[in-house]
Amino acid sequence: MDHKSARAGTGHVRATTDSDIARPSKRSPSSMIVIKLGTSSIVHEETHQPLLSILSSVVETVINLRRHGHKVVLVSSGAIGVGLRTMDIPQRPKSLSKKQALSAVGQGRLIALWDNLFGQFDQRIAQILLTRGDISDRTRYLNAVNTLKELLSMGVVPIVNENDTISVSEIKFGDNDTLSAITSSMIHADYLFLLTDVDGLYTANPRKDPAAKKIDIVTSVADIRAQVSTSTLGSNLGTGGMETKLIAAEIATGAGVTTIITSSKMPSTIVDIIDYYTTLRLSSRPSSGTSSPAPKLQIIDLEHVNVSLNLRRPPHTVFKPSLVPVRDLKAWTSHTLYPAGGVIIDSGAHAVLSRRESGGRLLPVGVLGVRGSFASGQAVRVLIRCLPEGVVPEKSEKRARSTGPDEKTGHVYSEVSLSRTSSSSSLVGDLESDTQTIMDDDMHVMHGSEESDSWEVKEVGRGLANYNSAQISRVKGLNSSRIPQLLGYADTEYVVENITIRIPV
Ligand SMILES: Nc1ncnc2c1ncn2[C@@H]1O[C@H](COP(=O)(O)OP(=O)(O)O)[C@@H](O)[C@H]1O
Ligand SMILES: N[C@@H](CCC(=O)OP(=O)(O)O)C(=O)O
Repeated sequence: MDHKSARAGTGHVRATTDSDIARPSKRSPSSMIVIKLGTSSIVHEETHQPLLSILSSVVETVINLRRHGHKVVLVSSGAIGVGLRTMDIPQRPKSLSKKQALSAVGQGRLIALWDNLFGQFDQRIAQILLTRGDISDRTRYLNAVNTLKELLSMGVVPIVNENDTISVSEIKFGDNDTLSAITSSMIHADYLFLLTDVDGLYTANPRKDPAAKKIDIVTSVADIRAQVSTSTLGSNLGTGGMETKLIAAEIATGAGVTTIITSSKMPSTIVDIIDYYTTLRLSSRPSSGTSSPAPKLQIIDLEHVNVSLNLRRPPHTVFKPSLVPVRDLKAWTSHTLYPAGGVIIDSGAHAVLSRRESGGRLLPVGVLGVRGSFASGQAVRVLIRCLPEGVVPEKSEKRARSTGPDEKTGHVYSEVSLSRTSSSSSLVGDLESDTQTIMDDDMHVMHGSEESDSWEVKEVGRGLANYNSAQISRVKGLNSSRIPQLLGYADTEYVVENITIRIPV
């Protein structure tokens, strides 16, 4: 589609315009739309009875969108919720095996319900149950993409859920917000709609704080985090509350998908929102016969455009998609794969990798150390060192590196000492200890192990390793010309490729 190639762009940065919002019907006849429906919109919070009016309206909306030429994928939660009612269990259980069993009971009924409702319109559906493990292998991932695309081209509505019954922590998405974001990235969707029981992102949980204000437009998920509170959960049945929706928005907008949070109470709002952005975009185009370019409107000025047009703004929060989307292999590496270990880079490498022209490739000279063990081809975290609060280095990173890596022990930092500004206790930061077990997927700041408060490392991105952990450890800090000599071969001069830096310098 023309707007997609424009967004992929030539690499130069331009002002954000309303055209950065995905373009539906009028200009691009077929938009790719992913709609995610949370448990709170599928079953009643207390009785667990299916919310038939919402489900029917979602079906009518999907049928309507399809009539207008759009392609739609539904990500439907609710298996556990439906299972609770089927088995007459009052509370969502805590134990994993019970939740898995309930999901197995509920998923069949849930998909039967969707099939029944869509069947009223002779609309065919397909059930797709995924785990992160299923798509961690590149070939299986591409198969899943192909199947989704094939179903869409056959006019089928795929209905996706996590395969809870076999999901354990290492292979699970954990919540359907993340799954819907990865799904929308897989199929290069134009829109991701996160339908829930509130009509957008608020400054705080509106269930708890009546003074909370709705946020209409988010241009940076990272920035908005500092301005909102998402720490409290919503319904008894939902997973993750607003926090997982922000994570999903970050993944999806990074892949170029306009992400919208809105209420499931009136699913037809989806059509209103698409029309709203279509009209805003069209209104900013030059009138025919004019040679002047379209005005470069900041997204923040959208409401001003709307003031002159006098359009009703349907209630929602929109997250602006990235101007330079991360897609395909890089998106897969960053969000889909479970990282097997980590590579610690120096500040120079971090600065270079933060620039797009770097191509996302890391030379061994920028590597300070390795965490965990991984094989060539596996996904790794890209980590930077950071000092715990109140600790200052006695020697600089440069000095430490000038000691060179000890090829026997692999310890680079054995001579670096740290001291606390508040106390004189000297701590030895040994980044290479085999005893470090820090790879908890949910932790973004990790501690060294020998002295739990000596060094911290922080994840700034992810990439694919070209060599295994032991090999990278051997060549770290060195010029890539040393690779053949030290490893006996050199497939490539880069130790990690396809790096996406999520936290730039
Ligand atoms: N800052 C916030 N803005 C809006 N909702 C919030 C916020 N913080 C927490 N929430 C809660 O998040 C809930 C939606 O998440 P969740 O219950 O997981 O829904 P779903 O089942 O639809 O995924 C809302 O009901 C609301 O109570
Ligand atoms: N896969 C689970 C839903 C997990 C989930 O993320 O739920 P929700 O936060 O309600 O979207 C189920 O079908 O019950």
